[in-house]
Amino acid sequence: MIVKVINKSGNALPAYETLHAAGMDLRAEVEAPITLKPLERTLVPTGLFIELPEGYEAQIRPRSGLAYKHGISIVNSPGTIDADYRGEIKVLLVNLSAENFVINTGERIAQMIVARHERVEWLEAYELNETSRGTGGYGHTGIG
Ligand SMILES: O=c1ccn([C@H]2C[C@H](O)[C@@H](COP(=O)(O)OP(=O)(O)OP(=O)(O)O)O2)c(=O)[nH]1
Ligand SMILES: [Mg+2]
Repeated sequence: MIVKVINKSGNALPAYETLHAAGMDLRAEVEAPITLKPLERTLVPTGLFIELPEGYEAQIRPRSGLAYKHGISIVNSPGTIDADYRGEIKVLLVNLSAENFVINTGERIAQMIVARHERVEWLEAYELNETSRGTGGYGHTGIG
């Protein structure tokens, strides 16, 4: 699919790093390096503005390498970019490690997955159909 994008960053457009990658890596667009202390969070600009078609969303997800090696994750993971959003895409990083983490401009800090989604109309009811699960949840099937 083709998606309109305005790139105000000094970086190349996000790209799929491998042939069948689901996500495109997003790069930080910051004037000066940001130091993220342990348990600190910060909103990292990307310099990107997009126009998704109706019925699509973009999800902003962590990169597993940064998560594993440096404890870097996303507070609101997966972040949601709505099709009608015209602002700058930003990434809400958090440092879950015990050490400072430095974010430099141009670094790949997260990945973006574009996905279709349904739009629901409610059918208000008094009862729902029966299932074997019923109201069971939160581990009611046990472990192992
Ligand atoms: O990681 C994110 C999450 C959101 N957004 C932008 C796009 C999204 O369409 C908008 C609103 O996001 P969301 O609905 O998650 O936030 P909210 O707290 O519900 O704000 P709003 O009341 O503006 O919807 O902010 C980002 O740039 N990055
Ligand atoms: Mg919202």
